[in-house]
Amino acid sequence: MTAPVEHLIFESSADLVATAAARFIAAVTAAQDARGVAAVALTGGSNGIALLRALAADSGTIDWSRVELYWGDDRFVPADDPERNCLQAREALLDHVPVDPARVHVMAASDGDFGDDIDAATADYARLVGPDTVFDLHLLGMGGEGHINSLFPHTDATAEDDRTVVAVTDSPKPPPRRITLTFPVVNASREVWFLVSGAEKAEAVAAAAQGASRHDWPCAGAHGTENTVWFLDQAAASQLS
Ligand SMILES: O=C(O)[C@H](O)[C@@H](O)[C@H](O)[C@H](O)COP(=O)(O)O
Repeated sequence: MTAPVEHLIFESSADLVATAAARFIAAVTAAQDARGVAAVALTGGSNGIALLRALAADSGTIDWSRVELYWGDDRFVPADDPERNCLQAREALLDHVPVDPARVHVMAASDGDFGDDIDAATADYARLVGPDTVFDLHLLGMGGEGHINSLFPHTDATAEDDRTVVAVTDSPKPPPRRITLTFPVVNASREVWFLVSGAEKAEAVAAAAQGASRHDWPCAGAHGTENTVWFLDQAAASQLS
């Protein structure tokens, strides 16, 4: 049986984020009730970070000490570069809630433990996120050309069917060097949620709904094993039939 795909359409990105935050609390709490610890892959992007800010203001029943946090991708730049997704997440949420630092799994920065060696940094994350990794929830932002994580159209990373984590050294969107999770691990997640707003995303949203090839529109290839939810504002949903 195919897992359901929901399209939730909101008047504004603020409404989208408020509902995603409420559902995040419910999903994480349910995962903790079922399995003790919830495993979540975070995303960057405006809505992804706004969601974290909303959770910093009110995270309901979440026991943050029992949440394992990972990232879907990050930029391979110095640790203090504001482009780092994990730095943005730290400022938006992690500095404000009692997470267990041992359960916050950032991707290495270009001045971190592996220095400028992106392959070693990637291999390190692959030891953590392997073929048996199952996230309870994988959050995704999306670019106008349909990229998710650092999986861009017609790239090797998007074609990857075996490795769970790969290095990207020629990202079409700067900065060029990134580390990203791939489809095998994204699609092993119980729930995959897209947080998408803006008219420039509408064509990609519609392509995914029509079952496009993931090589053309990477967003079309991401599905949870239990549920896939598209949180959309009206502009992003405007080309859905
Ligand atoms: O790695 C990147 O270059 C960006 O973080 C990118 O992947 C972002 O998440 C999406 O483009 C959605 O971003 P917005 O929600 O801000 O449009």
